Amino acid sequence: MGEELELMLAKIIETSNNNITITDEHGTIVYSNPTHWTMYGLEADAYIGKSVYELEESGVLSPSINALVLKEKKEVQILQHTTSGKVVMSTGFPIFNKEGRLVRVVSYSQDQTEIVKLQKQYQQLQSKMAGYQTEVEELREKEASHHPILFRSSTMQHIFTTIQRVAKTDASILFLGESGVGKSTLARYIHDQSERHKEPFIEVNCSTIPETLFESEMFGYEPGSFTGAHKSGKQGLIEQADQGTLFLDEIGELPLSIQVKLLKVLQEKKMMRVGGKEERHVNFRLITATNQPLKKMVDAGTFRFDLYYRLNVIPIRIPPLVERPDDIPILLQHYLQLINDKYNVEKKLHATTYDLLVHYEWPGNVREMENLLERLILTIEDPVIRPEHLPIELQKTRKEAVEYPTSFDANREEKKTLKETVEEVEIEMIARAYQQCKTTYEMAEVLGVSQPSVMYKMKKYKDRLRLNTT
Ligand SMILES: Nc1ncnc2c1ncn2[C@@H]1O[C@H](COP(=O)(O)OP(=O)(O)OP(=O)(O)O)[C@@H](O)[C@H]1O
Repeated sequence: MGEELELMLAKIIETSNNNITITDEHGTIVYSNPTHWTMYGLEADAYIGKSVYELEESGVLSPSINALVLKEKKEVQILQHTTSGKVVMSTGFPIFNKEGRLVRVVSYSQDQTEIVKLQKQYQQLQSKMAGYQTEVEELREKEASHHPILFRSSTMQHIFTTIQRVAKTDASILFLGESGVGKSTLARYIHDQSERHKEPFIEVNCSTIPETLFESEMFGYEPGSFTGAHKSGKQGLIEQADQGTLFLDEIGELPLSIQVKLLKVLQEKKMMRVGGKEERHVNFRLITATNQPLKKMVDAGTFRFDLYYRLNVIPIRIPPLVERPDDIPILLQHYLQLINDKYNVEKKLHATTYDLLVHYEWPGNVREMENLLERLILTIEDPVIRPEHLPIELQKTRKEAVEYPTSFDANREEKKTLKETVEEVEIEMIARAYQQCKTTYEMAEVLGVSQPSVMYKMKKYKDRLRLNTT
């Protein structure tokens, strides 16, 4: 039986996927399967009869798991980094005889290099996933807001990141920027993302309130406080915004007399209605916006400097569209679709019209774009909006648009043949038409060519057309 057992053990050790080493109480190897010693960077050899202490001393094993078990007299597990760059997990345990004397140490080692590598890759994937997760959440938040906030430019991405960071705080925000750039939309977005989103969002356009009515509108009034006042009195806009957000648009139009009162409310978080005797506590987050140079108004004495510094905690300038042309295509597509849906029509932009719109400076920014598209969709009978349908100021950009399409680099052009240039223009126009059309027939209409011609060109350029088919 003893011999049989030994043969069995020898077979098990030999065929095992692990490197198994058995030593006696002196550290001399009595059994081993040297095939696996390659993981230590050693040629397969007979190690039986060698001392683990000697192997340790010569640097073959550093440290030797069996030597460690002999020292500790208990199970030991270690991770070894071998000279050949492998990572080996070794486990060793002692075997005691009936008298409790340690007689053998058995150890088995497994090459973990691949597992460690996979683990690292897994961790990298996980951190990538976390990044994507954040991106998805950002997109969801963007969509969940009242109006989607669309952009492609890095400038707006930067602003959007800042807005998301400050939305959850109570800090006052001052939006600066031309009319129609999206200040009100972003103010509303901040409210929707804040802890106050279930409370009111009160938007006040300071330029539309006559100076004489400002105080009663903002602070409300008690019954019978002035002629023409409502009998039961009235809650002012500040009180309405209690617990929520007060958004004062066109803050530069706030009369000086109201500026003083607003500053007091901001400092004391208390206010009094017109004709009232008791102060009321108010708690609101303030967001303001202006297209006026507020700092210059402070210097000129038409805006209080102390109020300016209160409002200017986080100033955010929204650049006009002319400074972020990368945002124009996505906004055009969005509003074209939105207005088409609103009027249940399917108007398309002729490729040149699209070019002209992309090159236009949009002095009235996104609002102007929205209004123009709505007007065009409602007033043009043709299914395709052609360049001649555009207002004259837009047609002025026509020459440049045709001569210098967006993707062209004037310097590069010189080195190109006419054929190459024509092909580039064709590719660009086909790609744009593809984006806004559902069928090749519609594309033909937009491009002003026949449908077979569209099919032919799409086939011809199929490798160079980067069509977004998702
Ligand atoms: N990034 C954007 N994505 C989608 N729509 C936008 C974007 N920016 C602005 N808009 C739209 O443009 C229109 C004008 O925006 P908004 O009223 O927010 O501009 P504003 O800067 O507050 O203008 P004003 O100073 O005249 O009040 C709105 O219909 C708004 O939804």
